[in-house]
Amino acid sequence: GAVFVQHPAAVTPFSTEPDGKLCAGLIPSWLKGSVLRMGPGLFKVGGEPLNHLFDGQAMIHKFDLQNGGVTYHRRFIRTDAYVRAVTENRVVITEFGTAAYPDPCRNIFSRFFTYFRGIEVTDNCMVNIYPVGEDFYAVTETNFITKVDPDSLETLEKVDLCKYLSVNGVTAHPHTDPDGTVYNIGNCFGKNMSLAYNIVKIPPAQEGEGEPLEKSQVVVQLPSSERLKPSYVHSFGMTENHFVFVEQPVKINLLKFLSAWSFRGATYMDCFESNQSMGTWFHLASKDPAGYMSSHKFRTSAFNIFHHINAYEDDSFIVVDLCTWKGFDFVYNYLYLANLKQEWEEVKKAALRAPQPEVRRYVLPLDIHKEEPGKNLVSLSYTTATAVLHTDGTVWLEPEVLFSGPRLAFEFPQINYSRCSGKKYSFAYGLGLNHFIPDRIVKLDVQSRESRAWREDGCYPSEPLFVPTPGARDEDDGVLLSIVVKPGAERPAFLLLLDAVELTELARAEVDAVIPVTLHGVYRPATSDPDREDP
Ligand SMILES: CCCCCCCCCCCCCCCC(=O)OC/C=C(C)/C=C/C=C(C)/C=C/C1=C(C)CCCC1(C)C
Ligand SMILES: [Fe+2]
Repeated sequence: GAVFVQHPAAVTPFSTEPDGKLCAGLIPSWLKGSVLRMGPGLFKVGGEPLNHLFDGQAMIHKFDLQNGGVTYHRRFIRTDAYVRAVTENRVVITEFGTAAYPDPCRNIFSRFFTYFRGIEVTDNCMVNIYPVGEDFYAVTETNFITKVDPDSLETLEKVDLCKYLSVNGVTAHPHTDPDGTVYNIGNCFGKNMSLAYNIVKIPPAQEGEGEPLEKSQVVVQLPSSERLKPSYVHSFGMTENHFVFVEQPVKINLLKFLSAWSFRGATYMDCFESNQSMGTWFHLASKDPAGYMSSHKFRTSAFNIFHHINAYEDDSFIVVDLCTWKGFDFVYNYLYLANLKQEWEEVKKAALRAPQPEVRRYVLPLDIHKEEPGKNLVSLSYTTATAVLHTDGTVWLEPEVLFSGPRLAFEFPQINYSRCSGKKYSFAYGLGLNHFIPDRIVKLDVQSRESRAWREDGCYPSEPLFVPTPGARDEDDGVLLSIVVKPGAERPAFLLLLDAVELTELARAEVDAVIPVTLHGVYRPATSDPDREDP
């Protein structure tokens, strides 16, 4: 039967201040809209647990804010991966770290032919949700994206990007121009196994022009550092005039990928490996279709990169702020559920072995030709990041550290996107991961390097979404919205509203339901459209 949970969320008129006193909570009257978030929601199929944090079946969560009230709705997305798992009571489509379970009704020969037919790529869109024109898509990182109704949360359509674009998948973190143009990046395994990272562009919706996706095209092709081994890409940077792609030493071994699927028990996780010698490469390309692709070889030491915070141009430099994890060992190796669910002492031990997090600023000079080798080319007054031209023609980058704490990550970053994306900015907001456990919301001033945090005992927040106050003058004039889980509490989860200036609590809307982890999402302002049904 249908799994549709609708929880009226009681808005508690209380919030706890640091001194423990209770005070009235207040949801700003201008805050009318929905928080839409994605995450894994089903962690067991056919009695068997799923292995990895990214394996659970996609669940969409919605908090509607209106007239000071809040309601919570959620639903499983009817992906092929979900529908087939619940109908056949087994994992039918291999997930990130859990292999499909063989069909017990087939004999060994028909099983062989099933595998031989090829790869059945997952459509488990549990990572993010974003708008394209008027539509909303729930996504993972494969070629399948799923159109959903952001009001009813119904699943509308499975879309195969390969029908429109030459890509094997795209990231769950597109960029959007103010006119609605959407950009994204993905791996492309071309003919003869030639490899590239393709940057794609989806034009804004235009009346009578049909689906924006039908008009999408590849605008830039960036080469891969290694044949048969593209790097894993989770996000990219975009300034006013440039794309920034960071090629990390975490590689997808395509031969493993193509052969792994003929072996029982193989997963996407088995296709990754680390390149221990390449370090990390930065690529720059112009957004202008007639523009250039920088031929400079920007290099630095090895790190994992999942999330770009922001990138911008200043003078003749590109400033790139990143959430990094030092070293080439793949961070996803540490995100198996069995490890994350261990006792705290064990979780801590595992985090000691894993790459260490650091927020870093890299600065790439655009004018390089006339400079002498050995000299720092970065002349921006406010950063200690350096770029030095070596005699072999490479430009070696050293970062400035913007935030660092022992096993404390500033991750799942957000900014005042509509105002600051691609521009010089001051504030980043993020989820604080303490030995991989999300236990605080952090605001980072990337200019002063100061940070402050919201924390509460027994509370585990998620990525904080920034919503600006209408007509705001200051960059941080707005609120942060985060789903917080509080295991064991009478109401075990709440939507938290923080003042983005001070990171103080404005209000919380508690729900009497256990809410599983969510990864990414968007705030969708209410439209004045009279046809839009009120929740
Ligand atoms: C919010 C609570 C977090 C709890 C702890 C988290 C700690 C995390 C620290 C690391 C930083 C965070 C990174 C998060 C990234 C994320 O959300 O990742 C989800 C990514 C997924 C599900 C990727 C799926 C990719 C697939 C299925 C790719 C498939 C492919 C290949 C591997 C090669 C061939 C092409 C193809 C089919 C696209
Ligand atoms: Fe992400």
